[in-house]
This record gives sequence, structure tokens and C-alpha cells, in this order.
Amino acid sequence: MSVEELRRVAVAGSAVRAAEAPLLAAGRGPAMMRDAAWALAEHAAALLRARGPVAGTTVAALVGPGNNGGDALFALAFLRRRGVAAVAVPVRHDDDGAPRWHAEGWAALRAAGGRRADAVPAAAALVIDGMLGTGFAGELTLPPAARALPRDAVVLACDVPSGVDADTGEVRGEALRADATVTFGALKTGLLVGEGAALAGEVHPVDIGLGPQLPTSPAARLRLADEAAVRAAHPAPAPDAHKYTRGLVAVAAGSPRYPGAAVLSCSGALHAGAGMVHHAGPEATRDRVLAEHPEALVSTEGPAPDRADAWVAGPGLDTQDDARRRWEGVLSALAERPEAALVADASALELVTAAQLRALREAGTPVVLTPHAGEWARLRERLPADGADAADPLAALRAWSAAHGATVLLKGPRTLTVQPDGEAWLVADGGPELAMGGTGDVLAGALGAVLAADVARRSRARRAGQAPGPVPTAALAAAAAWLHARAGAEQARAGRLTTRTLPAALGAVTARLWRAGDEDGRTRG
Ligand SMILES: NC(=O)C1=CN([C@@H]2O[C@H](COP(=O)(O)OP(=O)(O)OC[C@H]3O[C@@H](n4cnc5c(N)ncnc54)[C@H](O)[C@@H]3O)[C@@H](O)[C@H]2O)[C@@H](O)CC1
Ligand SMILES: [K+]
Repeated sequence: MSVEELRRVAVAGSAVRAAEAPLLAAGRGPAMMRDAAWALAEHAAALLRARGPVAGTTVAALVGPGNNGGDALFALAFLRRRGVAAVAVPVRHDDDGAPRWHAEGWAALRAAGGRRADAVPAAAALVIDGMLGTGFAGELTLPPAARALPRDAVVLACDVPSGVDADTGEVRGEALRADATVTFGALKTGLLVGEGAALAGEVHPVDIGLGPQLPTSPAARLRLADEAAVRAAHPAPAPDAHKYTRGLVAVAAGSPRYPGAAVLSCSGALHAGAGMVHHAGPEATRDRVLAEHPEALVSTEGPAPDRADAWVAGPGLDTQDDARRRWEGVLSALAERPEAALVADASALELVTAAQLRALREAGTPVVLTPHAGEWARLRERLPADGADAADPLAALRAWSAAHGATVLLKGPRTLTVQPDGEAWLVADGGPELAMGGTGDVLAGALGAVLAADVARRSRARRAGQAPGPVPTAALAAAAAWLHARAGAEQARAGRLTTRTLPAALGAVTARLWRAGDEDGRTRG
């Protein structure tokens, strides 16, 4: 893993341990600990500097029995040399009362003029949590010293907030909340998903030379969506593009009862850059879509099956009414053009069967299901899969996706996308501004646009006798979620709070993404 990748790829804590093992066996342990401790001390100093002069402040560390505590002790020794009063607070003791901690680390701190105490001094401006790191498993009960921290002290976690499972982000007992976490070797999945994400604060990965040892298989990594990845998945249209080469999105959404969903889904698709949108629905929704988007096509059944590059099905369908018939219509159209993609959202998540998913997989149709947490729970109950009830959110998604052959986009403040081979992406840019009715309809439309563009690009490449390189469905889905999240942030900044204006914000974000790509001289789709 390159240093560049260090910021964009996370692996399980246990994978970092496995990567360390050969280096430890080769005697590199003390050097790695020095590098880790140095980086920890540098981050601590930066946090202190943000509040005033570093020299003269007090820094304490809660020190556990293992190498995590060793890192903290060496970091305190480095800080001591910068004129900081450094205080180590052991949290584990032998029967005779002696601290159980990293002996060389304590020796280094003592030699530098640091001291030991039974509690964190009230004067501490910063507390390093060096209790437990990747060697932790099971449940933690916080020691008394960790319960009595000065109210204003900044908490900096060494590698992982103690009590968090670095593989999964789970907290089974107690854990210590951090303002920031400095993590060694690689970003750890447990800092980015589940409770761990909420407890880690800002996460800073530090290279300690594990790169070549870290796993490379997609199923062992969690990729973070960023602008470059999104542009690669959803590039600006080619200079000679026309409406069909940019992708036609067919939208089976909305009903007389929920007409707005049709409008929002079509808006999402158009503003995320679709070449054309065709709304398939009853008269009541067709009129609304046309009133908002004169450029859209509308009909009862949708485009000729060989025309659609992606179908968006489900938002605002009325399950009391003809939802099933419309869903089955979408599946029939896809059967005629299996390379087109499918986004199954909202009602479609209640309708889809295991047999339908199997048929779509066998036909090679890329499928993205878009549950929020509640829909995800119901989906797993209705369509079970071995391992899909795991408390580890990523493991559960991987198990379900592999079993059913569909990509899942799990919506939330942090959105995860996982495809059947285990490749997984995280979109961490979402905020509470998207927690509103209708935003999911816009996302479904945006997904349709991103998938349709990819399908159209591949068809065109094949027609030109080229072999189109694979863009994984999870990466495409993450790109749409990233654009949507950015649009939400843009809305909030502009002081707009209704879903109605979200599509326009999405358009602005997409246009900016493409323009910036042009300025960088990147290739077009
Ligand atoms: N080995 C090395 O050379 C390096 C290690 N690194 C640091 O070392 C850490 C891993 O060190 P260790 O393997 O020593 O493990 P830790 O320091 O994370 O913890 C090990 C200790 O935790 C105890 N423990 C496990 N589960 C517990 C529970 N539920 N409740 C209470 N105690 C529990 C174990 O009995 C063991 O004594 C990393 O997180 C990182 O901070 C870094 O310095 C990089 C280099
Ligand atoms: K820790």
C-alpha cells in the first residue's frame, strides 16, 4: 500500500497485526514503536499548539499493559523533551501493586524526567489513551483513572480508542471517547464504521513501513470515497457525447399517492448528469414530472427495453396499488437487456425476491439495493444469508451481498457500499442535512445516472471493439452517494433545508467535479 493509499484504504486491526508479525520477527519492533510514538507525540504537540504554547503544559497518558501503552510512554518521553510535564498513569498492576507496563517505555520516560501518578492531574491539557490497542478483544470496563479526566482536556487515542474492536468498530463493554486518534500502519476499519467511528474523532493514519505487508484483496479492504475516486467512476462526458452515450435512466417511481417521489428521482438522475430520463408511471406522476422537467420523456411502461441503460425502481410506489406490476415490468425490461443496471429502492426492497436476485445475477445485471438501517434489517429477515446477522456491519453486508449477488448501499450518516466479491466503499461525508423525507429518492435517481453512464460507456467501448475496463459497482454506487452527500453539505451551507432544492445542489456538485477534472487534464468518459 502506497503512502497515498494510507489515507484512502482501511484494513482490519487484525490485518495490521498480521502485517507487523514478520517485521517483529525480524527485530523491527522497537523501531516501529519509535516511529509510532514519535508521530503520536507530534500530533499531541499540534493539538496543544492549537491552544497555546506547548512548553509548560501538562500531558498525561493512561497506560495499559501492552505495546499500546509502550507507544504512549515513548510519546510522553518525546513530549517531555519539548518542555511538557509528562505524567504516566498505569491502569494495570501486578499483585504486588507494581504497574504492569512496557518496561523500556517507562525507563525512557523516567530518563527524560517524566513521572508516574495514580490519577490524571487536573492540570492535564491533553490525555493520551494508551490503555489498549489492536491487542484488545472482548469487553472493557474502564479503570477508575479513565473516569476522572479533567473536563477540558483533549483526549488523543493511541492507535484505537480503548474498548473499540479495531476490526469491526464494535464496543461490547465500555470505551473511551477520543477527540482524535493517531493510528499506526494503516487506517483501521474499526475507526471508520460502527461505534468506533463515533468514538475515534478525527483519525490520522501514520506510515510505519507496513505497506508491502498489508492485504491487497478487495474483500480485506475498505476504500474511502474521495473526489478522485468519484471522478474515475463518473467521469465527465466525452467531447463527442450525445444524449444516448451519456446514458438513459428509466425511472419507475411515484404513484398517485406519492407523486413527489417520481419528480425527485427524475431530478436526481438529471442533475447527476444523465443524458436522458424516461419516467414510467401513471398519468398523475407523468404530468408532475413534465411540469418540473420538460426535457424528460414519459410513458406508462417506460422506454423500449433495449434503450434503458439503468432502471430506478421503487421510490414512492404504492404497495396497495400496482407496485408489484410495475416492479415486474422493470424486471421484464431488464431481461431483454441484461447489461442495463438496476437500482432497487424503497418499495422495491420489500418486493424483491431471492429468485429474482438470482436471475439478475445469472444474467449479469448490475444491481444496487439501497436500504436504510430499518430496511436493511427487514431485508435480512425476509431474505436471510449466512453471516448476514453479524454485529459487524461490514461483515454482515459482505455476507449478504455475496449470498444474493447484489451490491448493497447501506444509507446512513456514513454510507457503505459493498459488492458480491467483498469490495467495499465508505462515504463519510454525509451529514444530518440529508436526514429528510425525499432525499433517498434523489439518491436513487443519482445512482441511476452514474450506473447508466457506466453501462453506456461500456456498450460504446464494446461497439468500438475495445474491452471496457471494469469499474466495480460498489465504486459507482459510492460515487453517487458521495455526490449526494456533497450536495447535502452544499445545501446546508447555502441555508437551504428542503429536499426540493437538493437536486440543483447535486447538479452544481457534479458540474464542479467534471470541471475540476477538465482543469486537471484528466481523461473523459
Ligand atoms: N508490536 C509493535 O512493535 C508495534 C505495536 N504497536 C502498538 O501496539 C499495539 C498492540 O500491542 P499489543 O499487542 O501489546 O496489545 P495491546 O497493547 O493493545 O493490549 C494488550 C493487552 O491487553 C490485554 N487485553 C486484551 N483484551 C482485554 C480486555 N478485554 N480487557 C482488558 N485487557 C485486555 C491483554 O491481556 C494484553 O495484556 C497497537 O495497538 C499499537 O499501539 C505500534 O507501536 C506499532 C508497532
Ligand atoms: K488506545
